[in-house]
Amino acid sequence: MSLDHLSAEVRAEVERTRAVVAALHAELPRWGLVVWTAGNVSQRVRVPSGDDLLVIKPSGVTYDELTPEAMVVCDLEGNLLEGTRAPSSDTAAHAYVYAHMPEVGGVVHTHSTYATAWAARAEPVPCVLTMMADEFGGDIPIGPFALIGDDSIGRGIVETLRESRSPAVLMRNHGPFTIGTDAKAAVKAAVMVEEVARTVHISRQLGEPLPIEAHHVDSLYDRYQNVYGQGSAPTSGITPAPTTTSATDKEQQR
Ligand SMILES: O=C(CO)[C@@H](O)[C@H](O)COP(=O)(O)O
Repeated sequence: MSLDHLSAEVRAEVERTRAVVAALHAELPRWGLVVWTAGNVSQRVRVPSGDDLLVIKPSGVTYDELTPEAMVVCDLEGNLLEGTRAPSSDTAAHAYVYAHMPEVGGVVHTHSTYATAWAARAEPVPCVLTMMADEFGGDIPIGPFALIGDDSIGRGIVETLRESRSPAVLMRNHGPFTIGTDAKAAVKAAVMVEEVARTVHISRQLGEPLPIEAHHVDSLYDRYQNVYGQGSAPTSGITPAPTTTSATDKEQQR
């Protein structure tokens, strides 16, 4: 397969995305989110026909080798379209997310230590920090156990995140998957999920962390997502689905 049938504009966008995704892979070891080759970043390439593509790293290649040319290009069924090496083993999961969440433009997976420790216990990280309310809009949820290789992980991610404002899900016994409007936003969510998982873990060593009232969670989330920064901060930017139950709604239902 090749991308020859695509327009020059789309092929140029693929080249630009290769550079973005390669550079963002270097952020994973820089922020201490991965060991060896254990994590991956992808970004969607929108194609006018609707047959979008994704750019992701090849499987099992060390981070210092991940140049733009080393990236591979797949369709949203996970088929390799361009590249000489096997795509990341999590490609099917990334592809499923793009296929079922059109608003998502970037996906990241790591096995970062503290977030994965919560995933191993299948315990959501409770929203006890303003930083969590800002970025995640509530607890960081747990997704189901799923084996690698087919779309089970992708289904678990989508089912879990559709019920939440969080751009991060901790897949049970596995680790965090994060989403964003682009790969940079998803990398930011991966950095934040590890940070808050670590802080809440440490806090629990000291005693029981105090929850934040639901209306304060809503207020913090709204400010951070819509007002914070210079207007282009890489918040997740994902608009929650209408079915999402806000923290205030949940509080009122009690
Ligand atoms: O969980 C797994 C494999 O068990 C993966 O997340 C790897 O840790 C990274 O795989 P590649 O992206 O290098 O295929």
